Amino acid sequence: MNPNNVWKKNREFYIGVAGTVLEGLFSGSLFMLLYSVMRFLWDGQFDMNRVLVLTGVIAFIFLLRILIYSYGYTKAQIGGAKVSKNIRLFMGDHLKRIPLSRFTQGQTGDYINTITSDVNNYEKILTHKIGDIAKSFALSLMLIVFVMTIYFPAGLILLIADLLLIPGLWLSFRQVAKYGKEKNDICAENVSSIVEYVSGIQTFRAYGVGGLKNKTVIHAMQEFSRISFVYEAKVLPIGAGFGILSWLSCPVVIWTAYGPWAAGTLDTVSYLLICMLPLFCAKLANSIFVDLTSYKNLMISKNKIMAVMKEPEETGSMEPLQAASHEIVFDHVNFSYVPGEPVLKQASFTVPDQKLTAIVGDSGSGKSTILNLIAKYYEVSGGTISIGGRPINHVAAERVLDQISMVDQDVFLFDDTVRENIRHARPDATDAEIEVACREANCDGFIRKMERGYDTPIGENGNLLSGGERQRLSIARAILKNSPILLLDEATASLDIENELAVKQAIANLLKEKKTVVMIAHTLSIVKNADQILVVSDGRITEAGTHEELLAKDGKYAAMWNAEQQLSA
Ligand SMILES: Nc1ncnc2c1ncn2[C@@H]1O[C@H](COP(=O)(O)OP(=O)(O)OP(=O)(O)O)[C@@H](O)[C@H]1O
Repeated sequence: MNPNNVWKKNREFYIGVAGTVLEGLFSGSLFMLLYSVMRFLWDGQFDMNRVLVLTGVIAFIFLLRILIYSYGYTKAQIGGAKVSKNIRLFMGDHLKRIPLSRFTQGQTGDYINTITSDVNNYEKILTHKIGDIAKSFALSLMLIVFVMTIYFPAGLILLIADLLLIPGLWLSFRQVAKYGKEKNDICAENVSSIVEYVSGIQTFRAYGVGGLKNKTVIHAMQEFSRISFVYEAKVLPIGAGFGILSWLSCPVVIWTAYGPWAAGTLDTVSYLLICMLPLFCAKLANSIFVDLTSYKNLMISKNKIMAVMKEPEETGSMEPLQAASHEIVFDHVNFSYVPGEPVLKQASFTVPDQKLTAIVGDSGSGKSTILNLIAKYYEVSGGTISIGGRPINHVAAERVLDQISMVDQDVFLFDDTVRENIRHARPDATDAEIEVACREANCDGFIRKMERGYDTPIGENGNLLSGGERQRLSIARAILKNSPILLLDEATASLDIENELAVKQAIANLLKEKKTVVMIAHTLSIVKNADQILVVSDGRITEAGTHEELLAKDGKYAAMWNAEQQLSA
């Protein structure tokens, strides 16, 4: 979808605005009615017939206003909701293509805030603000012209009072641009800290830092209330100043029109009315001031949405990655998450097609980073990664991931049934295929023991399951996907013996099929039979070979092996 089309206002929106304006003009016409009543009264021509006609007209206008208002309001809501739906759909699609590195640079809160609160704000502009502003402007203009037809100088004073909106809004817009933007940024930080707090609630509680003791959340909240106060404190005096000046139009009109009334050139009824109308006009001008200031503030949200929409997407061909083999080659690959802090340094190695390559090394040496780069979660900073001889920097991440199944330590599960969670790996899989994959992954047993078997909901991020069960579901997904490349972060260390055995058996079943496997091993006994073992040390591949070759080398791998043997002895 073209981003420009996303903002396109629809028919419902225009009907909504037209309805609001029309309803406003009908409410203004009551002043004209009042004027003629006063005139009839003054001239002694007010009788029962006129009372009946008048009440009939008032009732009719009232009914018309209600009908127009309800119709316009409903249309505006529908129109606004349609636009915000399009924006959200576009953003959802766009976020899918934004490089993952952006999500790790503290942007998550910003994205959540933009897709929820900023889009809501923009919807508010469409459903309320534009209509209200147009209505107030149209009504003001109508009343000013009406007053001008009665006594021109009085209308001119009201017009000048309205023109004071220009400097008033200029001043308030400057403050909104400065503090409104800061307020919106702090709001995004607030969202980040709240998301972190809610997702980590278990850990926070375990360490007694929940509730009031969570400094990050408290700080974010305090910052938000501070900026909200500053924002109001900066904008309010300008609004108050404008309010005083616009209300001054009332005595000025009364004084100005007094002369002609005293001289008899302005009749009493007209004088009375033009003494009353400035009150209403000043109220309208103040509404315009408040609404336009809040419109400007809400437009910050539109700018934020546009900024996210403009964020560059991952490049690369969407053509399927058709490779004869699935040999993976790292050729002098450099990579850093944070500029200036290299994680992989000139890493070069080959993962042979349909063979098992294990990666071992110290914690933080860059093992998971290698898997992340093969899956194209991140772009390399230098060098090339190729699959089957094809450099993946020219291939879209989605197409690379088509070739890959990943089983890692952080299993993400959706708040859905067991069956649908597994089906994510291959949406067109039949129920029977899902069950076969689960049997292979050693999870059929525990699934069938659940209350509704495969149709049991597993809660948000699968929190109704144990760590080992989650791991096995993720292995079932990999088996179901049956892709030619398998990336595996072996993580059985935190599991109890029973779960560890079940997961190891599931992994063994997963490895039965001939695939190109890259496996991070935290215990060396599991990699003994690998076709190749890579030792990573401080972002470099320092050793490569089979178990026997590396033992013969008597280097880091041999030292790690000996240490593990002593521990298990
Ligand atoms: N998203 C990230 N942003 C910034 N730095 C990161 C990120 N992920 C990892 N790092 C850093 O990159 C380095 C390598 O991390 P990586 O996860 O690849 O190590 P590892 O060898 O897999 O460690 P472990 O065995 O403990 O899982 C570490 O210093 C880590 O702090």
